[in-house]
Amino acid sequence: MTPPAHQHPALQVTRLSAGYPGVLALEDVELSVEPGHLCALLGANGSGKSTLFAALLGLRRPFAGAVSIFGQPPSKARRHNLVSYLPQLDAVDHSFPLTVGQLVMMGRHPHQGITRRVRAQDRRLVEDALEQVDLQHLGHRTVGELSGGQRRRAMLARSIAQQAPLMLLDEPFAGVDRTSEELIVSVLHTLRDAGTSLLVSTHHLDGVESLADDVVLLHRRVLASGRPEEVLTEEQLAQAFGAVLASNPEGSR
Ligand SMILES: Nc1ncnc2c1ncn2[C@@H]1O[C@H](COP(=O)(O)OP(=O)(O)OP(=O)(O)O)[C@@H](O)[C@H]1O
Repeated sequence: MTPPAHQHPALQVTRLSAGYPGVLALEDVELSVEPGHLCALLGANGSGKSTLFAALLGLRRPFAGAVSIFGQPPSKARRHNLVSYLPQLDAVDHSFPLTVGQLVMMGRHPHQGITRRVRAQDRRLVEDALEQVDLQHLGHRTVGELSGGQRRRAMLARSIAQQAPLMLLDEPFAGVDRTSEELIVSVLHTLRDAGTSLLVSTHHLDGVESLADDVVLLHRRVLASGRPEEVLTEEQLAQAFGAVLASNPEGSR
């Protein structure tokens, strides 16, 4: 389904509180991602980034507040393939004997209906996605045979093949080497420049300015949001990262 152009933000989160029994992981979170923008969600470990993604996808019911994806609630947005999701590294079991090509084809499932009939277009889009992440030569390998950076790129290719207009990426740079990181940044910029909206979580500080159009600084609440140069001030980063930053001023890579 093509999103209605410019009628709604790609993502709008309003006064969202969420968490677990006895844990308020997110409190009164407000954020939006404009169509065609790449927004970085920046926060230390435990700041609530993964909980936010779960709430955005409708996988964790909020205590309060609302999520809207191109004007739709999360469950409807997922049904209409308006949103894709790259989970955190440790949320994925790579011991399953799946080839890279099969993994990326999973991105096409929302387009294939219950019969999962693979059409020529699906194969072409899987090949395109593999090429974008420079894995076109590894489609027949099993995912378990890949390096950490290659696995992350294969997962990204799955999201790309899904062709959703909003992409949620939870720590796409975790566990990747510098070469894979540069490639992933370049792929994300190409997607953004083609009109895709992206929310990308990271706890890496360096490089955020050149990665993102907008930054949201999260620490249970939104501490700051806006253009990178407005948000990435020493004072605000100290609030979000506290001790981590003081002990490693170059960031937490
Ligand atoms: N299943 C759970 N049950 C109880 N508390 C949880 C659960 N998952 C996360 N939390 C708590 O919720 C808070 C936010 O965690 P969350 O995983 O969303 O943060 P994060 O920014 O994604 O961190 P990380 O990058 O380390 O995963 C933390 O205090 C965490 O301990």
